[in-house]
Amino acid sequence: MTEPQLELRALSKHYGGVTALHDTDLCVQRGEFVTVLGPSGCGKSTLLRMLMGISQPSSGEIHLAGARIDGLPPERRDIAMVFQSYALFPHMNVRANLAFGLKMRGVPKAEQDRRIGHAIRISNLEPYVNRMPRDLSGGQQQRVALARAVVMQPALMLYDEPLSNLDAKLRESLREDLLELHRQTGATSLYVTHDQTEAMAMSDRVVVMNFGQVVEVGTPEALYHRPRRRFTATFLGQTNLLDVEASGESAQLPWGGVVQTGRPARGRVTLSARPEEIALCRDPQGEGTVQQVLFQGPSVLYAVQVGGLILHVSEAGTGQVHARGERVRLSFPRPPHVLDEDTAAAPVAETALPTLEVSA
Ligand SMILES: Nc1ncnc2c1ncn2[C@@H]1O[C@H](COP(=O)(O)OP(=O)(O)OP(=O)(O)O)[C@@H](O)[C@H]1O
Repeated sequence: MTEPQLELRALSKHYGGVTALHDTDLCVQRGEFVTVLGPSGCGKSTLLRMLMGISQPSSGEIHLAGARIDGLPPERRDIAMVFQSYALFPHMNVRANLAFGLKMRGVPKAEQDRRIGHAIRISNLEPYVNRMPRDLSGGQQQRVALARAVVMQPALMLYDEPLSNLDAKLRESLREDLLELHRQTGATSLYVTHDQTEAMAMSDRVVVMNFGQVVEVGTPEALYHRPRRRFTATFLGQTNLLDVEASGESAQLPWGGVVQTGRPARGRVTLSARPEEIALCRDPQGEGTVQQVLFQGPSVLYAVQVGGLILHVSEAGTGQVHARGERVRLSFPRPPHVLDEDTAAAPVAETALPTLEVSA
């Protein structure tokens, strides 16, 4: 394993009695795109501020490109940041915005021109080089902000929710632009967001955080299909959690019946079944009743009451098949995933979990 480009060692930040970040270890490899994902207040901004150097850690170390940097002032850290609010210099045109940091660093003029020319090309900003920020749309301003960070060729790119001020359509297209930019520059990137779709779509790895602690780290696919923690299962995408009694490779369902589990387990465990991993079949004798039908375009989401529970079941590409009030039988074509046993009782911010409103 090569030396990581960024390494956090037991990094903590306390504000009086509040622990904003607790004993955090993290390695980001050179060229990797890592997203820090968590709900409001989980410590994302605290982490970014310490990386930038505008806030000091209470304890722990930050290493970048082989050197310890937590004692250095912001201007001596080889880090560029892209902000949610773009933060362009309003009195400078696009080219001057891109040139500013390079001039401050004393980069020779010919090298400045080369880097700016390249950034403008790969960011598709040619038509706007002489425009002032106020004469650009939000999406264009954010592209300038990205290009301004890219020209610095920093050891680390930080992104603080850079797409959250844009409307949904633009967010998607800029997400692709940003990834293309990353592909072309290979910059080591730490991207902070509370948007799980963004985290899953963009990242090599996702760091899931809650209450100032790293809950779990993994590839989007691993975290989605094989989360270890209850919090990850619910924060990254939607899921149905079932507290069951397991024995070997099967478990007793709360409403009766038995289900195969993804791996052997014993005693009280929590199963996670994604809405698309449950199937419905019309059956007057079925254990479930369709309570709500939510058309979602490519799929239909059904809220099904079974016993005292509401489960969410998604069927893709079929249009609406089941009607409100219909009796259905539930099955699990793919064995539900068993969360780590120690996590059934783990402290998680239940209030912070995304819930789907269902009216009975
Ligand atoms: N200067 C401060 N003094 C006291 N507490 C603070 C201070 N700054 C942050 N906190 C607390 O630290 C915790 C983490 O805050 P932080 O701003 O890092 O969260 P966040 O994940 O960035 O949230 P958001 O997404 O809403 O910006 C919160 O409980 C917050 O109230």
